[in-house]
Amino acid sequence: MSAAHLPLFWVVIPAAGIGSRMRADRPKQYLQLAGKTILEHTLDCFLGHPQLKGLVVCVAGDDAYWPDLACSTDPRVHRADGGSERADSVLGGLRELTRLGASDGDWVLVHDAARPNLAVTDLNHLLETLADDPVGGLLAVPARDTLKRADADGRVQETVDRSVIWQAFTPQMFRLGSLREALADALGSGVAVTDEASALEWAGHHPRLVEGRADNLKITRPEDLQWLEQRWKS
Ligand SMILES: Nc1ccn([C@@H]2O[C@H](COP(=O)(O)OP(=O)(O)OP(=O)(O)O)[C@@H](O)[C@H]2O)c(=O)n1
Ligand SMILES: C[C@](O)(CO)[C@H](O)COP(=O)(O)O
Repeated sequence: MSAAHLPLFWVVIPAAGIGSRMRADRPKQYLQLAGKTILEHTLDCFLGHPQLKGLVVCVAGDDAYWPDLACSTDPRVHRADGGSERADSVLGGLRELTRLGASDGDWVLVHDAARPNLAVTDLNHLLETLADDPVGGLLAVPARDTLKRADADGRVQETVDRSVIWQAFTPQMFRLGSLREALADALGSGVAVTDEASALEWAGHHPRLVEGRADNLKITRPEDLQWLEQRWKS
């Protein structure tokens, strides 16, 4: 099915983390998966989309790996300096989009470099669902397991009602101006922002949850990469 009916969009890829939980010899976004780096797989999903306007990759100032990737010379791909936290990196990427001439009313999708298994069907479902949404939203997965709230000692305090609990994934899709300002305001107020939606929530909005595939996982620990390697081999 053609994608021409879907909205045009920009992308920001936070890729400036060190991957400490991965315990690898390099930042996890540069680990190999099926012959390419995790970051290259992540970018491929967007670089192959006809509605992409441009893409900013936020990398650490001392990142020596990025210039070696072929995609770093793609004219649609731009580099921005990452920051100390993921949210700082994202804000730097949003400000770079504005510098590049993106309009405040343009859609921007923020997607973790560490999520290389995003399905194009999920990307298109997100774009179609939110094309006319007044706020924006995110790919997410309803909780599947029984969930417990614990105390500091790891003792169960209660079983949470999982019918209203979702896991937030990425891409997260918002208008450039509202996301950039909400993120800047939240960070300026010392609010802990672990995803883009929480900045919009802090600003009083209610982003839409768009159900996606559970295998759009974030490569966080060694077993995550092992699982995906096996999955892609089969
Ligand atoms: N200062 C930071 C921290 C993280 N990220 C990016 O945000 C995404 C999700 O973060 P996470 O999975 O936590 O990556 P790391 O911070 O690298 O992992 P860790 O917490 O294990 O160090 C990753 O693509 C990571 O590169 C970023 O751009 N800037
Ligand atoms: C943005 C995110 O992937 C949504 O689940 C998550 O918040 C990133 O958290 P991290 O600790 O920076 O990996």
